[in-house]
Amino acid sequence: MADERKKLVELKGLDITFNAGKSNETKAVQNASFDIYEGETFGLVGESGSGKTTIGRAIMKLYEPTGGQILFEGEDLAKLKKRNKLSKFRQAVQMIFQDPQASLDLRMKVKDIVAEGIDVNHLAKNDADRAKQVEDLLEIVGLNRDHSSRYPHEFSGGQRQRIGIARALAVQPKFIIADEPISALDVSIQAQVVNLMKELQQKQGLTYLFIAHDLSMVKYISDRIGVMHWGKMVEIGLADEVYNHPLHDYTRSLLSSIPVPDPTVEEQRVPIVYDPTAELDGRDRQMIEIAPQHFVWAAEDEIAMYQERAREFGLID
Ligand SMILES: Nc1ncnc2c1ncn2[C@@H]1O[C@H](COP(=O)(O)OP(=O)(O)OP(=O)(O)O)[C@@H](O)[C@H]1O
Repeated sequence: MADERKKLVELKGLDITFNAGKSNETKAVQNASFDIYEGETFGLVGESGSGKTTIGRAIMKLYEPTGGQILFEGEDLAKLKKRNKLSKFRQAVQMIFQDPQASLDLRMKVKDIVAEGIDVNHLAKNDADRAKQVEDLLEIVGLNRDHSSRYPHEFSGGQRQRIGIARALAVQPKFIIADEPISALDVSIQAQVVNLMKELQQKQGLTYLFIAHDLSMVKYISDRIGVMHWGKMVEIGLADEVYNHPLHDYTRSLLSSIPVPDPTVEEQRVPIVYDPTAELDGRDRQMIEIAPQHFVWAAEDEIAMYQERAREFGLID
């Protein structure tokens, strides 16, 4: 059955190479293809340097693709050149960063930080309207209206991330790229910020790309998950399915490295070691749909092995 959900973002064979042709050439993203549907959260996981941030920044149109395409609402970003279209795009796509301390200008008052996008896009009728919009936004993210005249250093890490979220929401975006938005926060605060993001998504119909290295947190917020390794997508599927029934060895190794709180289970946990050199055998690999909506980066003669795994998990007959 054809998937009838609307695709907001489409990556089609995206390549991003830095310093092409030089001795320090880095193929940060290689042949990545996936769609992000309107209203969903797509979680992107992988270890440091796997290319997650590069994908996020490419979707923000901060990097030009070396190869392939990125479509936003069906339009090729590379062809988006007219000023009014570009500014509409820049409004529609916002980013939330890992370290709220580093991403907020500490010399600016909260109201001016939050209103940055309002000012750039001329979204306030006058000063009073601007102040009201800022206060409403602070309330929406769970802060106090009269926090607007304070400075970022007067807030905790979790509150600063809420300021970052208010700043992103100020321009009424459709799509938010959250790059490790909770990694710098205390564990006790992480769930609060994730819950706020979920609540905002429901109320405002937002679509998220949620980037993280911690698969267990990504699983909680995501509808679907893409796993990256060395610039390549190796597995894509529904969040629960990728988490509970990983098919690719790299995903299995990521999951088996997460400690289990139950000491008896933890004692028996055998971490799976992934041998990345297996990928360097020169064989042609593609994303193959092994089970419905569950794709694995596989060579022709590996398909049967993945199908067998999927069968053992009860994903296919
Ligand atoms: N502007 C750049 N110029 C050159 N190389 C870059 C640039 N940005 C990223 N890279 C390289 O591209 C690769 C992918 O980096 P990227 O930041 O996308 O990974 P990541 O998965 O987001 O890692 P992290 O979790 O550490 O942010 C890395 O080898 C990185 O060093």
